[in-house]
Amino acid sequence: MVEIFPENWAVLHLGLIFCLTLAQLLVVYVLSDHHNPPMGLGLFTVYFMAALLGWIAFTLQQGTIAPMTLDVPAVAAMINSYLLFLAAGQRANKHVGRIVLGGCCLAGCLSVFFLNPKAMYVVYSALSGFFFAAAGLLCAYRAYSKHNVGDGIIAGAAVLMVASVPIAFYQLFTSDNLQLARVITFGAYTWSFVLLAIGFLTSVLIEYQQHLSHLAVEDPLTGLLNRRGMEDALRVSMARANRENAQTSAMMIDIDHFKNVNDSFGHETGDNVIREVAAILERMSRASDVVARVGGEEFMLILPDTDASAARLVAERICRTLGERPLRVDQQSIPVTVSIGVACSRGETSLDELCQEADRAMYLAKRGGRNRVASVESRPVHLSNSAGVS
Ligand SMILES: Nc1nc2c(ncn2[C@@H]2O[C@H](COP(=O)(O)OP(=O)(O)OP(=O)(O)O)[C@@H](O)[C@H]2O)c(=O)[nH]1
Repeated sequence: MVEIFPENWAVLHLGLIFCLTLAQLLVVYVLSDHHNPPMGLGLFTVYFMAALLGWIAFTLQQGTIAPMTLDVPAVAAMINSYLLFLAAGQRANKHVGRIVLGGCCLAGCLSVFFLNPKAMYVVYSALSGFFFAAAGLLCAYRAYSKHNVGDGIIAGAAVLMVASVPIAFYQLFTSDNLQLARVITFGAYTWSFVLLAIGFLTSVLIEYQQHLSHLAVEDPLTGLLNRRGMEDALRVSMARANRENAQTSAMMIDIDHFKNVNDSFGHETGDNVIREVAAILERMSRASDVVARVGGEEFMLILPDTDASAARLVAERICRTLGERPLRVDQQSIPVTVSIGVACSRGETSLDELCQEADRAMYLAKRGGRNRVASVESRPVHLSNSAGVS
C-alpha cells in the first residue's frame, strides 16, 4: 500500500482538494447575492463538500481495510457521484433519469450493509462510474450548446473516472488485489475532482464573461439591443447602404405620458408595459430590421433598404395597433399610445445623424398632440395621427 500510494501523496491530494473546495466556496460566497447565480451552483457545492468528506474518510481509513460494518468512503463516493449527475443535469437544464438513478444510488448505499468488501467495491465503483458517465454526457452537451470549454473540462473529468473503472476491475479480477483496485478508484476520484473544480470555475467565469458581453449590447429589461448593440448590428448594413447609395429609414418611438402609467399602475407594471411594447415592436418589424431600446420609454427601429414612404406606413401601423385597444398587462387594461418620428437617408449618412433626425421628428409628433407619426425626410414636416390622418 505504502509503495503504491505513499502517505505524502495522500497529504498532497487532500491539500489540493481542500484548496479547491475553499476556492469553490469563495466563488459561491461571491455569487450568492447575485440575482442570477450560475445554474447548478448549489448542487455543485454540495458535491464538492461531499467529495471532500469522502476523501478525508478514505485517507483516515488507509491501511485499515479490514471489513467494517459500513464502508464510509464507498458510500460517500456513490452519493457524491450521484450529486455530480444532479448538478450536471441542473446546469444543462435536463432532468431525465433523476429518480431512476436516485433509486440505484439508494439501493447501492443500502447494499453495502449486506455485501462482502469485494462485492461492495464492485457495486460502488460500477455505480459511480455510471453516474459519472451520465454527468459527463450532460456536461459535454452543455459544452457544445453553450460554447463553454469549462463544461468540456468537467466532461473530461468524467472520462477519467469512467476509464479508471475497467483498469481497477482488471486488477481486482486478475490479481485479486482489492487494495490496489480501491487505490486506483480513489486516485481517479481525486484527479477527476481536481479537473472538475477547475472545469466548474472555468465554466462559471466564461458564463460571466458571456453575460457581461451581452450586457454591453443588450437591454436587460426587454432583451432588445441597446444603443451600442444597435450600432454593432448595423455596421455592415450601413456600410453597404453607403456603398450602394441605398435608403435607410429610422424610427424613434416614445411612449406617451409614460409617467402617468407608472404613477397609476406602479413601476413594476410600468416595466411590464415597456416589455409588452418591445414585444409588439419586434413582432411588427421584419427580420432585417433592428429594434433597440435607447432610453427609458424610447425605442429605435432601423429599417435598412427602406424608403421614407414605406417606413411611414410601418410607423402608422405601429401607432394604430398600439392606440387601437388597451394593452393587457398584469391582468389590467392599460391604454398606451406612442409618438413616432421617422427619418430617412440615402447613401452616406451616419447612424447618429439619422437617429437625431428621427428624434427631432418624434418631438414634432409630441408637439403635434402625441399618438401620431411625424417625418422629416423632406420638408415640410408631415404629421398624421394614429388613424393616419394628416
Ligand atoms: N417603469 C419604468 N419607468 C421608466 C423606465 N425608464 C424611465 N421610466 C419613466 O418614464 C417616465 C418618462 O417621463 P417623461 O420623460 O416625463 O415622459 P412621459 O411621461 O412619457 O411624457 P411624454 O414623453 O412627454 O409623452 C419617467 O417617469 C421615468 O421614471 C423604466 O425602465 N421602467
